[in-house]
Amino acid sequence: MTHDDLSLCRSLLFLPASNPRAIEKARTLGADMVVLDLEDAVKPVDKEMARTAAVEAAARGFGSSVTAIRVNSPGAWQDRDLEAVKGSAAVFAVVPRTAGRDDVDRVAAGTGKPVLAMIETAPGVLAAAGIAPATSGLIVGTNDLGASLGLRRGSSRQALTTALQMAVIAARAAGVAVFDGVYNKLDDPDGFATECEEGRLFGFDGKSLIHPNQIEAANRIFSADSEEIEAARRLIEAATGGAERFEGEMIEAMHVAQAQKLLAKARA
Ligand SMILES: CC(C)(COP(=O)(O)OP(=O)(O)OC[C@H]1O[C@@H](n2cnc3c(N)ncnc32)[C@H](O)[C@@H]1OP(=O)(O)O)[C@@H](O)C(=O)NCCC(=O)NCCSC(=O)C[C@H](O)C(=O)O
Ligand SMILES: [Mg+2]
Repeated sequence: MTHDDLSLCRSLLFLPASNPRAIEKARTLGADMVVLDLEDAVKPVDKEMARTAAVEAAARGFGSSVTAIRVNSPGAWQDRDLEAVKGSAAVFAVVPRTAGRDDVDRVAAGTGKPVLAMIETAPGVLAAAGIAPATSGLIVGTNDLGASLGLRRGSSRQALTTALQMAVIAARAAGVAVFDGVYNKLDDPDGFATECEEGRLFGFDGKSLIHPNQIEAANRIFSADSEEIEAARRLIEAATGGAERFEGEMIEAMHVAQAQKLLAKARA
């Protein structure tokens, strides 16, 4: 998966690069992307070991899942992360707590990899329009974002609506992919599915995940279903140009373009 087809990525499974069992398991799970985390999921005492493990894991690969490595924020850990990612087989570098374009440029220059930038602070949300063009995509970090906005842990997503929309708008304006944040409740499949549906309605291409039991639903919900595919086919066949009636609704050229895009994505 390259910069160009990143919008096909429906599931980004994060795992601590310090956890060998999770690394092994991720090889069998069918997430579209595996993000080996060197940042918040890794204890300070494990940072060096995690970096080495991430490089080794990327070298072995994750089958059909694309490999990304999330580096630490600027500082001594990040300096060593950049060097390691540069020599690794990871396809993407992920930048945490991106506050501005400089954060992306530093990681891109230090790793030589295309970058996914995490929007997870108030300054990051406000700078997203300037950050997105330097990236292959944006990932919203809803845990850090909630903390940055002063929300209580467990607050409803309603309080994040504007930030989520600003990330989607910034990514679309730059023509790059955009991914929703994680769902922390590990044993709540219904709540997780509802949040995936909401993310899709908001315009996200896919969702960040933290557990194997979230992959199937994310892959399903962020794919077009057979009903949508059939409706898109009918719309394209019926459209003759300009404003016209289609199955009780007005359609115009942009609806044809949307339907074509949906079919192209479904084919891919
Ligand atoms: C959250 C967890 C610590 C829960 O761990 P645990 O209770 O041990 O899980 P299970 O016992 O249910 O695990 C069952 C098996 O599945 C494997 N497993 C678990 N999680 C993963 C995973 N993410 N990838 C691959 N495999 C996984 C276990 O190893 C078990 O395997 P086995 O023993 O062989 O059967 C844990 O799920 C976890 O660490 N999740 C990822 C945490 C993480 O990466 N966090 C950083 C990103 S989240 C974030 O904060 C985004 C952003 O920055 C923000 O601010 O929002
Ligand atoms: Mg975070």
